[in-house]
Amino acid sequence: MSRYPVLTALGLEPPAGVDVSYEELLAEVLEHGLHKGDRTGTGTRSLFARQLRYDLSAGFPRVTTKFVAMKAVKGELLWFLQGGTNVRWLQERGITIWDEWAQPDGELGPVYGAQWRSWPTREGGTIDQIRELVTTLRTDPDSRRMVVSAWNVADLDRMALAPCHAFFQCYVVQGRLSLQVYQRSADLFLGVPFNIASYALLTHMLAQQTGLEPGELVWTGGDCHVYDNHVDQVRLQLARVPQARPFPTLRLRRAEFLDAYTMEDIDASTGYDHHPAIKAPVAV
Ligand SMILES: Nc1nc(=O)c2c([nH]1)NC[C@@H]1CN(c3ccc(C(=O)N[C@@H](CCC(=O)O)C(=O)O)cc3)CN21
Ligand SMILES: O=c1ccn([C@H]2C[C@H](O)[C@@H](COP(=O)(O)O)O2)c(=O)[nH]1
Repeated sequence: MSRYPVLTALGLEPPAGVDVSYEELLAEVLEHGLHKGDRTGTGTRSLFARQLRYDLSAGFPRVTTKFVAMKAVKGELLWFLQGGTNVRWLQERGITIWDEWAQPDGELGPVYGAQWRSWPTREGGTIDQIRELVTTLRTDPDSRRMVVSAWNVADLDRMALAPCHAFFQCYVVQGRLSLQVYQRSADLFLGVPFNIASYALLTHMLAQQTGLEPGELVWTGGDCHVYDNHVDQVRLQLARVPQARPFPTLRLRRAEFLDAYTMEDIDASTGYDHHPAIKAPVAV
């Protein structure tokens, strides 16, 4: 059987050696997803529990069937890693992807950055999950407890949006660092290309900080949906699969710690041979 059965059934065969597993999932949800209402009132086609896997030594998974705005991906990840929860920092860098959810003062509440770097304890202190993760990767890489969670149940009602990529785990074997992320809710057209690139970049950074080689990125999605007002855009993107191109490579300049990387340290443009951007409205 083809590696891409849904695309194949649609007559959309990719060139040999080109990874279109993301596009296969888009096609599967478009063709076989069930109609489901959602919080935003937009309406979706949806399937539950799917997985994508990327060998990070084979290229950087920046989708090529449309332009993926790496500036926003980089900025958002650096903002998380620095503990940011206010959109002003992003806006100062020309990134607007979180604007719709912010308070007038720019605040989003205790979202990813707060939970990753300063998860509140019962005693009034905080836990730096990222610092602890790097320490464990260096000192006890066989550990099966290398988990970072943004899903702080007690804080959910103070967050502008409950975490979508709620939880990730690292795994080391034979000097290679792999990472699996659990995304409970996945906007396949707008959010997921960002999320895949973001966690691929995080895996590369963690590997660089700990002297490991990047292994595999495993993306696990819960409610995997295509919004009803993204269907035309998805059809346009899938029509490009027969001309899909290989992934680019990442260049990453080393920084002192995960929160010290700058935008200029990260470049995923080498060999990024992509199709044009496709605009779509974001469901708020
Ligand atoms: N419905 C929904 N989908 C999401 O993906 C999402 C949310 N809400 N809420 C929180 C964040 C914000 N995210 C977003 C928001 C907007 C874009 C977006 O509009 N992307 C455009 C261009 C972005 C740019 O150039 O800066 C794209 O074409 O990818 C992407 C991710 C991801 N998340
Ligand atoms: O990084 C992200 C953040 C958000 N999303 C999407 C997934 C859903 O379409 C919405 C969130 O709505 P909920 O009702 O809270 O599930 O945002 C994403 O794909 N990636």
